[in-house]
Amino acid sequence: MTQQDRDIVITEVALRDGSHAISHQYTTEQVINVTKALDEANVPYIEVSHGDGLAGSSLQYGLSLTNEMELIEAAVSVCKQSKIGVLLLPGIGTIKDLNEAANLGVRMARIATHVTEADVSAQHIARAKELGLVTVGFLMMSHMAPVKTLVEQAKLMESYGADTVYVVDSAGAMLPYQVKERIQALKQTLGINIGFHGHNNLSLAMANTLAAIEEGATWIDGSVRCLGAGAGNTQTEVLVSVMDRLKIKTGIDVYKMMDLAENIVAPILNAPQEINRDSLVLGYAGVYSSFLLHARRAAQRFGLDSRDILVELGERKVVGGQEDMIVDIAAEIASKRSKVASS
Ligand SMILES: C[C@H](O)CC(=O)C(=O)O
Ligand SMILES: [Mn+2]
Repeated sequence: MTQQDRDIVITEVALRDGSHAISHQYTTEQVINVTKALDEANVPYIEVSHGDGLAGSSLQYGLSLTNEMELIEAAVSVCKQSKIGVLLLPGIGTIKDLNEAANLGVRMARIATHVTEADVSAQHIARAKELGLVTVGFLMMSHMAPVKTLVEQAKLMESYGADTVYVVDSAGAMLPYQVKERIQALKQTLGINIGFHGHNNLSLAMANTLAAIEEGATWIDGSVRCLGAGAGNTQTEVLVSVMDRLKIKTGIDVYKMMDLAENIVAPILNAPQEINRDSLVLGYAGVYSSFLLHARRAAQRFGLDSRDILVELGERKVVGGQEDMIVDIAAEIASKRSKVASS
């Protein structure tokens, strides 16, 4: 099946975004089993990296159980038709990491920046193009910028050579009308593909994805069994089912996706992916979904309610990469409270 036989191109992100939800503890065996099944289901792109992208394994973001290059190599080795992609956040990952991933047979690079910082992606996008990779610009926390700014930043990524630019609802905070106005504006201005990546914290990932597709987005992310940060992403097997009902061709075998979700991915989860009070607050307060487990750990350490930390993170407009602020804020809240208690 060629790309022309698909109306939308789905990238499966459970082996990257889902890494946040399992504290980056993927084993090579899990990655092989999931990748093989995704390949058999004919998923076009599968993203494999640390949750925070290449070289994310660190005390700040969370140490990976397995070196991501080993996971990438294993995933590439079992693909007959799917292509493996990687995520790279400039400053966390470097050109060297991109080169290494490309040498292992990766076919797509997604270069992610905060929605107002696209200019830091220029050399990574240029290098990905030189390496012959499908190259994607990934504008995180898209809800934080007005439409005009988002368009300007997306244009920068297009000018650097990106084949596709994504609206990324990292916080799962966007409402369908906001998705629509953003995709509409990008469609009117850019000459490249538009993508959408949602999170389900407000139970709107599917509605937002449909809104994006209605406005012309053709590159869409999903995570099987919702295995992504926060409450997870648009659930891939559900997305494929909905697309089948709408007669929008994904090229993906829906029964194979359902079986993979049930038999291979569900056992990987520590707990079912659901919207609980913490993940709901991510969407409600507009907080980066990857902060969830960090905030829970900080809450436990300082004897706080994690929602108080998350709300404060949202008020201070803390963005991806500023994970150190989570502990700072928790310590500050705890210290203020102990002062009040002892006065
Ligand atoms: C590094 C983040 O997890 C990227 C992402 O998937 C998002 O912003 O959402
Ligand atoms: Mn995400």
